[in-house]
This record gives sequence, C-alpha cells and structure tokens, in this order.
Amino acid sequence: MTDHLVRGARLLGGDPADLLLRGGRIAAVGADASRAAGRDAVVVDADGLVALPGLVDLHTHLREPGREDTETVATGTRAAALGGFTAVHAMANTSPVADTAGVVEQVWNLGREAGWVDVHPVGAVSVGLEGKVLAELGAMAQSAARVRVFSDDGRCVADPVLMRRALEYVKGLDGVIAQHAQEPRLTEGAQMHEGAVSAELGLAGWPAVAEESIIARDVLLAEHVGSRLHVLHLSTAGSVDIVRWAKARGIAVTAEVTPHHLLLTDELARSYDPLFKVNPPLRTAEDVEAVRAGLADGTIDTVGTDHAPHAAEDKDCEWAAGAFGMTGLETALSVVQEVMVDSGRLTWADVARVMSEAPARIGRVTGHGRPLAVGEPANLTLVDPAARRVVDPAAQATRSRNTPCAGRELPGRVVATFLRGRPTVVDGAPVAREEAGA
Ligand SMILES: NC(=O)N[C@@H](CC(=O)O)C(=O)O
Ligand SMILES: [Zn+2]
Ligand SMILES: [Zn+2]
Repeated sequence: MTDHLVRGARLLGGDPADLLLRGGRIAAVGADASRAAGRDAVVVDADGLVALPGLVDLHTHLREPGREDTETVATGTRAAALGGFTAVHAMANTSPVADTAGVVEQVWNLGREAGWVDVHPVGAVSVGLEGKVLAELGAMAQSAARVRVFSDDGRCVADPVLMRRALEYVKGLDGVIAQHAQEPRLTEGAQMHEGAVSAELGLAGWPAVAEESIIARDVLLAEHVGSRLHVLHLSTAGSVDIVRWAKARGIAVTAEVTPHHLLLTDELARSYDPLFKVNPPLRTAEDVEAVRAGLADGTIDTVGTDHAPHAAEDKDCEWAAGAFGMTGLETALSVVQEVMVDSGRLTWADVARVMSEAPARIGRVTGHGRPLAVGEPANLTLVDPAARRVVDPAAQATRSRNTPCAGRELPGRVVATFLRGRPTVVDGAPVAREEAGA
C-alpha cells in the first residue's frame, strides 16, 4: 500500500503538523514525517484542514438485509466515509432482524466486502424485536462479528423484566444495552412532540415523559444490576437532567444526541412535511438548548447520527402516513460544527471525543477513536472548516433523499478520509478500494 504524507494538518484543530501514514498506521508525526517519507509517498496538502480521528457512529440504519431499495451496506458505508466516518454500528431493525449470529455475520461480511468503513453490527435484544424473548446475545457476541452493542432500536425494550435480564446478560459479554426510550402506551398514535404546536395542529403528541420515564427506570435498573446502559437519541431537557443525576450517582450510563435534535425544533411540523417526522420527535427550543448544554458539559457522551433512510413514497405523502426517520451520515459533522464549534461551545478536540473516542469506547471498537499519534492505526479524516455548502439531497451518496438539511447552507466539508492508511475519500469524492490500489 502507498504511503501518504499529510502536510500541515491542524491536529484536532491545534497547530499544523505533518503525518506519515505507512502500512496502515501513523508512522511519524511532525518534522520526522517528511524526513521518513519515501520519494514515492503521495503528498496530501492539508493546509488549513483539521485532522480528526475517523468518526465512529454508534447509530446507523443500513437497511440491509431487507430494504436495499432505501440503502445497502455498500451505499450507506460509502456515505459514511464521505461524512468522515471510519466505523459505524449497523442497527438491528432489518428484515430479517439481526437477532442471530447468522444475520450479524452476514452484515459484518457485507461491510468487509464494501471496504468503506468498519461495520459493527448491533444485535437485537429480543427475538424479532418483539420484546418478549431474549435473542441469542452470547452467540452474537462470540460470532465473527463480535457484537458488543445490543438494541431493539425502533422499538423500546418496554418490559422491565426483559430489560433487567438483558442488562444482566450483557455484563458477562462486556456489552451494553442501547435503549430506544419510548414508553409504548404513552406514545400510542403519536405523530410529533406533545406541546403547544401539536395542540395547535391537532396532531397526537409524544410527551417528554414517555422518554424520561423509561430513562429513569433504566438507569435505576442498570444501577441495580451493575451493568452498562446507553441511551439512544436523547431529546428532552428532562432526559438530560436524569442522565446528569445518574452519572453523579456513579451509574454506568452513557447518552447520545442526534444532529437533528441539536439543530431543529417541533416548529417544523407546521410544514406538514414528513421530512421532519422522526422518533423521538423534534422537540422545543428549550429542549434543543438543553441537549446542546448537555453535550457541552459532558452529560451527553456522543453524537450518533440515527441515519434512517426511507423510500420516497414513505416521505412524499401526508404527515400522518409518513415514516419516522431522517438521514444524517453526510451532514452530521457539519451540523455539529455549526451548532457546537462555530458557536464556541465545543473545540475540535471535543468533537473528536464525542464523535470518535466516546462512541468507540462505548461500542468496544478497537483501532478507532484513538489519538493521532505514532503507532496508532491510520483512521482519520481531514475537514475544511472554512468551506460552506448548500445540502443537495440528489447529490448525496445515500440511496435515500430524506435529509432534513435539504437546501440548508452548512459549514465544513470532509476533504479526505483514511481507513487504516488507505484513502476512502479524496478531494471530497469516494475512492473505491480497487482504485486505491489496495
Ligand atoms: N429514528 C427513527 O425515526 N426511525 C428509525 C428507528 C429509530 O431510530 O427509532 C428507523 O429505523 O427508521
Ligand atoms: Zn430509535
Ligand atoms: Zn435508530
């Protein structure tokens, strides 16, 4: 594999330095890099670019097997690489559900064949996501896919006894239960956030308490069992308070916020455009401020995209008939830059923490989320923070068009991404493994 000499990148937004990528690793940093580079090394001019460890997503829906019309492992992971990611967790709500060693190995293999990022399948907690019988968590953990994150995402593990057993079971696997916190009875028929806007529009609402009551229950269960809990797509001010309380108490809970919950509010439902329909729903401006503050103060550990591609016919329809979910892999970093970095609430080093280090640690992913230091695997992305672009859904790599950022101008552009020293993105364009000569 060709050596790459990355010239003058601002490491984690700090001072410029050179990086030599050789044999899949960072072989030298700083003045040593040019000296050690051979004459045939490919030089990457990174003047003005910020170098981050490759991003890691704990929450991606790749839709394969079952809905390859909306996304495949190949199309979704190519979109991920373009978004600066080097590893993603593929959610289990596929068809068939990823609730056996066979299915998770299939997804893992598809990821390896595609070669854009490392794909870590999430295993279902319950058979068929039905919330009744525990899936074969041990077999999935011991499979070639080495599953560590288990989730019925899309559905809540509502039965407290099943949740308790799942937490007990994953303890011995060094795993974590990632919960979609949605009390089912409190959200029957819910179409959007329950509040002033839903009352005005006459749409059935999902109250904040439907999320908060499950998170409160689950942190107490995690404490009781002494196991790890990860809260997916946390979206309300009350949820931030509960997680803050649980962490102060020493409970092993981690939490995620999505880019869309950091950016958008329930006011968008006034458009009646199902593009803005998502679970959990877009909340109020006060909630948006609370999740930004929670991410800034470390209560919220990670930004997860919840990239949820949907077919045009499930989004180009009336609000009530629309599917829940938004895409996000290709805009996540830009949204975080706009909301958190350009506003001064997070540094680029913090971004590396919440979009790479923390998700890698929570998901027990090795070789990702590491410092940009000699000897580490060369998983990194180069971002131009000064660039601006208008999001065009038709120009994205994802197979679906349901980005809530359509037509929006966002800062930042991923210029290059490297997976173990091999470029997957160069000059903002994807480079297939064959073209990279690897
Ligand atoms: N977020 C969503 O609204 N939808 C997700 C499921 C989920 O993350 O709950 C999907 O799979 O479409
Ligand atoms: Zn969910
Ligand atoms: Zn999801």
